[in-house]
Amino acid sequence: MVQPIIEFKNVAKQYDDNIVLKSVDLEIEAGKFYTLLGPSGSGKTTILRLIAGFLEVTSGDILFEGQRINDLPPEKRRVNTVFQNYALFPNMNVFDNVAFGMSIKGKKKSDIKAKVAEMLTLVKLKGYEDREISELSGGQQQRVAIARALANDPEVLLLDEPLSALDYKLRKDMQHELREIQKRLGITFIFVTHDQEEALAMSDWIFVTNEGEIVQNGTPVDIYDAPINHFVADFIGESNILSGVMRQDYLVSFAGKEFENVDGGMRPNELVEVVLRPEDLDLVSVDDGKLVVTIDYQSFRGDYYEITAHDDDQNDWKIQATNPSVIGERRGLFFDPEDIHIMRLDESEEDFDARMEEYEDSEEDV
Ligand SMILES: Nc1ncnc2c1ncn2[C@@H]1O[C@H](COP(=O)(O)OP(=O)(O)OP(=O)(O)O)[C@@H](O)[C@H]1O
Repeated sequence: MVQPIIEFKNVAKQYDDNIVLKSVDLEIEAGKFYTLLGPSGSGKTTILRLIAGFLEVTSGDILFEGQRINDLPPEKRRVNTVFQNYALFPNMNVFDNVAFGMSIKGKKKSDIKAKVAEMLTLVKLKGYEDREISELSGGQQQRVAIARALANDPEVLLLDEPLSALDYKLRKDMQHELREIQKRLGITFIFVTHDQEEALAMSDWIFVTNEGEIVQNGTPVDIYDAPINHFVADFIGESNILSGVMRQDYLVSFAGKEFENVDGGMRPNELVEVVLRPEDLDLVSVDDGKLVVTIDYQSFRGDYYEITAHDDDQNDWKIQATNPSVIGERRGLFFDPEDIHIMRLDESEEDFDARMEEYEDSEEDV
């Protein structure tokens, strides 16, 4: 196993009695693009600031290449941060902003000049050396902030919601460019966002945070296709989440019917939640459907119609369809067994046993 560049071992952070991180374990491998993804207040920035050394842990250890760095000051850590508000020096021009870290370290003028030129080329701002910060657009300021952070040759670049101030188009372009820069330099990026689309598009690996914990981590495809619980299924992408019961392995009941599925390993009679993504659903004739739904609403989304419908069990469904529908019409709903994703509920053994006993009694009564 490769030695992680950064490790958290049971890291907790608390302000008075406010616990903002609960015993977080994580491993970051060198040379990859990681994203911390979660809602506001879930602890993403706290994790980043702990890595940077701007905050101290309440308990647990942070390791860098296997060495404990809990007490190492920020300037001695081989990491740099790009902040959400860029934090550029407004009274200095572009060159001096990018050169700042190297100047205070007393590097040779010729080396500084060469490095600034290299970094400005990397972020596509060659020729902007003499510009004042106030003369730059938001997107250009963002590039200067990235160049400044990279000029110090960090092994890990921390990016705290760096694209949140940019408009949609620019944001998309910058997502692509950041990914390219990371690949070209081959260093580790840890990117914070609450935008799931951005996380899916950019990352090699995602840590999903909620209420001070990492609730799931994996590749974007893992997390999208196999969310671990209701929170992740709901937060990442659009989902239909229904209550279900396992009848046996590979047979699940929801919306008043039984369906074959491919997620094994569940106990018979285990209560579960079932996830079906809108793009995995098709509207067909009533006879060909696995369920029958009534169309309630539709909105045109450019490349598809988002359709809302309900089944005869009164479950609401979101469906992505290529063709428009007629409101009030009854249609068949079709999906493949492999697109049904089953999630365990956190039911304790005791609760499960009690429910099973009740169930068996009721079976005997029949
Ligand atoms: N100095 C502080 N004192 C007390 N509580 C704090 C302090 N800093 C942060 N918190 C709390 O810690 C929790 C986690 O904050 P954090 O900034 O890590 O969340 P986040 O996921 O990055 O959210 P956002 O996307 O809004 O930046 C929040 O509830 C916040 O109020």
